[in-house]
Amino acid sequence: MIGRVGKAVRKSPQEMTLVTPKKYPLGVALLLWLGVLVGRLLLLAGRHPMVTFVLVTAGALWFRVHWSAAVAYVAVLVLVFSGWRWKWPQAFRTWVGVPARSAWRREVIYRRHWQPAMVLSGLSNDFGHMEYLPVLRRVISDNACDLVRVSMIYGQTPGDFEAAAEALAHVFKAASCRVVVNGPQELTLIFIRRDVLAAPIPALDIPNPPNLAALPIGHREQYAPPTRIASAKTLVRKGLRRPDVVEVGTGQAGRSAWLLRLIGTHILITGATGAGKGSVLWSLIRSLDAAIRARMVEIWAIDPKGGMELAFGARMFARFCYGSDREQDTDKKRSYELAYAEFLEDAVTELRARQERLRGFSRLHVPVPGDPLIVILIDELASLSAYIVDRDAKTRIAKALSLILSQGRAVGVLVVAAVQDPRKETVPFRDLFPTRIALRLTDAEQVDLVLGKGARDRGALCDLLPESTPGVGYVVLEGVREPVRVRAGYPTDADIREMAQFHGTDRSTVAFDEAA
Ligand SMILES: Nc1ncnc2c1ncn2[C@@H]1O[C@H](COP(=O)(O)OP(=O)(O)OP(=O)(O)O)[C@@H](O)[C@H]1O
Repeated sequence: MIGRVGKAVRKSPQEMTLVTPKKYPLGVALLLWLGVLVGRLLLLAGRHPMVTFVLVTAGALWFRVHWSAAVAYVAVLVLVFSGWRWKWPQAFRTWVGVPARSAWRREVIYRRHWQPAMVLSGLSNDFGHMEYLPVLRRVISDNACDLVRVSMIYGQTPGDFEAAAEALAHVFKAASCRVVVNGPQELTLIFIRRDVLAAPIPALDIPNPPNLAALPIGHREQYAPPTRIASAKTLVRKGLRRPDVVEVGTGQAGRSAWLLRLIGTHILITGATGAGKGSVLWSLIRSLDAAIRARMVEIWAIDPKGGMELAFGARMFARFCYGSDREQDTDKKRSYELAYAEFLEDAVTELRARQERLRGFSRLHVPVPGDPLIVILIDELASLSAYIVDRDAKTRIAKALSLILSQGRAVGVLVVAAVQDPRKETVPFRDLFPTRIALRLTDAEQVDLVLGKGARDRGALCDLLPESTPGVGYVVLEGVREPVRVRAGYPTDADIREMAQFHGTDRSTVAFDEAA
């Protein structure tokens, strides 16, 4: 389908074959202009039958009865709608607020500026003497964003819109613009006017029982049902509304729960210093609280930053090992590193034992009380790879880690690691982590290293995330082409202490300072 012709433009005097007002006498040109105006008004009236009905009725009362009848009629309507809004705000938003706002913004913001916006952003194309524009279809406006459905013209790809997204955001005065592909030749431009993840999210409720395939970590942006946009009315009518998703069109910010799969995967959390990696780690630990108590999950934690990040919740860990990567005394540093190696080799021993046990019986370990899922939690992975000084420890750690990362998923020995610098020189095992989370990063190239090729072009602007919103990042979700923006909940030190106090102390903690 070819996009609608926006306007025939003159390319050069010789090429111009299309009608221009100059060729007509003034009277005919005026008549033509009037015809177009009336046509547009009729189209507008047809698009908004309710508004047309109210205006026509008020006009009829004014001219046929008395002006006071028209004023009374409008006053009654205002009263009825105010009452509706006061008593049933959600229904009012769905049936009146959002449709009215959508219609207004479609006509006043988008239709009015559509042609110059498309032309100047390089999204129009010439064919013959005609200029073709992408077609503006439906607009749904919420208080946080506008979803603008667009049909592309022949030869266009979503990449063209992604390249123009920043320019479009400026044209339509939005904070940012995302591109979501709906299907062949059709996409949705999401113009975000208000950041729904701007405010910190307090620690989430502890799920009990937890679903290890969908652990609540925080919130994610969700501006539309995954495949197509539909108004709240349509969703209600078709019974499509999902209770866990707040769709655009309900008048509330478009966000839903950010659920993370743990079982069957390894997770890498990347982010510059202060990006909020700790909050992702602690939100994950918090979501596992009930499973740890039920002895279905064991956390083996390594904190090479002197225990600063994880020591608060040491009671929750089956094994806890900490050391300081800033240690000046080389012998002491070596002893830490050898202990990390031993720690990981113990996990390998467990992995081997499980392989023996499960061989021929099952291809996937199912955690049960007493035969738990082992989660190896590493706060700064680079301290176990790039920053190691002891050669022997380095080789042993690399061997153990690559073995766990390549064979651990099936037998329930998983790694969850945080790292500041995601480059291969720092984390040679990066590609062995199937699940990756990118928080604020220091430069644009790092985004594709973490989330995969083209992720930044598709909207994962991790390098542009402000320092003022720690815990915000992007993830790539199964079946969703565009990276999704997320924010982790923030368990405070008090939340962590409160959670940890109910756990036992029968763990093995290697406190190197004491050992030394
Ligand atoms: N999800 C969040 N919501 C709100 N504030 C947060 C969140 N996560 C972290 N913060 C704030 O940001 C600060 C830095 O966070 P955090 O220590 O987790 O960063 P980090 O990525 O682990 O940094 P580093 O690598 O230097 O340890 C925290 O002290 C906290 O005040």
